[in-house]
Amino acid sequence: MAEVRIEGIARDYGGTGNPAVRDLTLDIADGCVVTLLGPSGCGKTTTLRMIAGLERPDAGTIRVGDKVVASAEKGTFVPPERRDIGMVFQSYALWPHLTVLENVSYPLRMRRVAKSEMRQRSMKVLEQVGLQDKADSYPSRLSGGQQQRAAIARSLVFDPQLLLMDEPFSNLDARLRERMGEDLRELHAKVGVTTVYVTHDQAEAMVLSDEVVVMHEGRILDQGSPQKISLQPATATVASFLGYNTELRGVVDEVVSQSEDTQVVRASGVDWSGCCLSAPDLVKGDQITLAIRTRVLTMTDKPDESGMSCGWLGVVKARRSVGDRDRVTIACADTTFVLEVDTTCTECRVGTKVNVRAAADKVWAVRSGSDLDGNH
Ligand SMILES: Nc1ncnc2c1ncn2[C@@H]1O[C@H](COP(=O)(O)OP(=O)(O)OP(=O)(O)O)[C@@H](O)[C@H]1O
Repeated sequence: MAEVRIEGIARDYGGTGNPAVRDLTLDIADGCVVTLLGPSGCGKTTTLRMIAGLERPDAGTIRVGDKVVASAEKGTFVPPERRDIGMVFQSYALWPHLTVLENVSYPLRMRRVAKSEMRQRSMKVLEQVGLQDKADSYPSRLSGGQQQRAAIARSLVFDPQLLLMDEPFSNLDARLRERMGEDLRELHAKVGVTTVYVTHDQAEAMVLSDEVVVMHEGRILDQGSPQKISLQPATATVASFLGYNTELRGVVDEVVSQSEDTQVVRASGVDWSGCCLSAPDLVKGDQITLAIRTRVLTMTDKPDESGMSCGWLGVVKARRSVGDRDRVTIACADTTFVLEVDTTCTECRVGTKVNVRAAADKVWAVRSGSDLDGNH
């Protein structure tokens, strides 16, 4: 196992001036699962390939444990086969003419490990991924999930100091993907290998990771525990990628209360005022973008007695049945919210004026324009 330290790496394929990865700095603690999360093309795979040694950084340094494996400035470059790194990709890449056991043993054979030890270590790791019964089967006899387990076993059999995984479950159906994610977490608890995982699927990232790193256009925009990333995204781009509504803008009128990593502020916008919501370290006059998860909103006629909520007056624009619930589209201030309601909801008729509200601790605001800060 090893920690990984990445300092200021960049990669510009073909020197276009529009790098796939730019000035990226990241520390990965020993024994952690860190996920690079972001939309297609944001530079996740390029980052992983640079750690693996499949791509040379144009700038910066990568350390695995206490060894510098790449330094553009010093001209250091350790080839992949000498980095002691296990890799699992989307395609299972098993040899079709070898049995599962032979596939899994392959890295040990390359390292000239004695036959009896090779078998014992391969069987142990096959057991860890739950494939001991398939040792003598050929890959074509295995399901997609089983093939990927065999690929994971092969990547772990030589006790690598680091495991890299690039969308390993994206060829599997959604249900199986979820189970594989949970199984991987369990496997990690047994094996403990430092793991860097790449995905564009936020649910997968949240289940698997000790830490999530959100990338956008080759940079890191946010970094933290799954809980921190989901509840307190650092920028509007991160919030929008995570499925928040980020269309309402406003300004901080007053800081109401403060605690360690969050505060409650009163804010207003063009068509709304007096909203209390949670925010990071902001002061009066700061421009903000609201990050709202529609599921925290409710419709209500009652006045807000606590004064500690935020809400907007809206009009029901559309209503549509989605099985046992109805979906209503409500135009509020500068945005529309789509809420799911009970089919019996009487105030949800098209044209009705409604109040949409959430408690102050359920709505998060970020400083407008914070995406321009880039890596932080
Ligand atoms: N070998 C290459 N040559 C030229 N450009 C490349 C190469 N590989 C990736 N790119 C470009 O670099 C950018 C980042 O790609 P990368 O594959 O790292 O992103 P990603 O976040 O992993 O995306 P995806 O989830 O689609 O794999 C993209 O614009 C891509 O087109």
